[in-house]
Order: sequence, then structure tokens, then C-alpha cells
Amino acid sequence: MRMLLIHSDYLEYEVRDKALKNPEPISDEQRRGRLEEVLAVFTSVEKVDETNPDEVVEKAVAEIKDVASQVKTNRVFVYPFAHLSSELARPDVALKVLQKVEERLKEEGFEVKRAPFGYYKAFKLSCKGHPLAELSRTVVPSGEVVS
Ligand SMILES: Nc1ncnc2c1ncn2[C@@H]1O[C@H](CO)[C@@H](NC(=O)[C@@H](N)CO)[C@H]1O
Repeated sequence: MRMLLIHSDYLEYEVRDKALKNPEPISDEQRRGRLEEVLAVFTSVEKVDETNPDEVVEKAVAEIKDVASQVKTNRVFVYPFAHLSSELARPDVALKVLQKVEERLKEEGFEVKRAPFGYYKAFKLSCKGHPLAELSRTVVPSGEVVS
């Protein structure tokens, strides 16, 4: 899993067209979303993650918690982003992983939004620009190598 973590004044999105034949079903309310003072986590779930999705969820949550504590926010925006890797996991696996990351962050006390999966989306992002505002993290199941 590849993550680009951007500490932001805000992130907002609006759903546009389907990017998959069967995108995640969403309510009208989920067609737009916005969070302020947020750690935006743009995420590509990778093929290698399919060998142990549960483990990669836990590793991703640990990394997000670490960065969130460094930038002092408890608000996280999980954003599916298929552009950080050339070896993407199947959409059904990727969606489950991202849903689980959202669920586990909420269990850890974070305020979390997750952008809808399988769509093209317009988004606006305001990066804070401090030294820790732009970070990347890669996590893989144990025993796997980062390609
Ligand atoms: N392995 C994967 N990891 C993360 N997201 C993935 C994925 N496989 C499919 N998606 C989702 O389907 C859209 C089309 O690839 C993706 N859409 C996007 O990435 C938008 N930024 C529009 O390009 C995404 O929602």
C-alpha cells in the first residue's frame, strides 16, 4: 500500500463519473465531502497487499496514527487514489482494505471520512506547507519486499 499524507487546511471532493463498472454504491450525501484541519491520506492498495490485507491495514493505521500525532490532528480523510502504484490490487480487495482502515481509525478515536471508491472526483486541497505537511509511507505484508 502506498500512501501520500498531506496535512491540510481542508480537503473537499465532489463525485463526477464512474471510474469502474461497479463503483461503491453511495448516497446523495456522499457525493460531496469536506473536512477541515485534516490529514489527507491518498492511498493506492497494491497487488502485494492481497497476500495479507488484514496485516497491511494494521500497518497502515499505525503509520497514519504516527503522522497524525506528529502534525497534531485527529481528523483523517481516507482517499482512494489509484495513481501511486503501477501494481494495483483488485478493486474488491482495495475497497475492503480502505473500509477497514476507516473502521480501525474510528476505533482508535479519530474523526474519519472516506472518499467514495471507484469514481472520478473533483477535489480541492489546501496543503499547510510546513516541513511535515507532505509525507509518503509504504506498507506491505511481512515477508514481502517493497518493489
Ligand atoms: N488498488 C486501488 N487502490 C485505490 N483505489 C482504487 C484501486 N483500484 C481501484 N480504485 C478506485 O477505482 C478508481 C478507478 O481506478 C480509482 N479512482 C481514483 O483513483 C480517482 N482519484 C480518479 O482517478 C479509485 O477510486
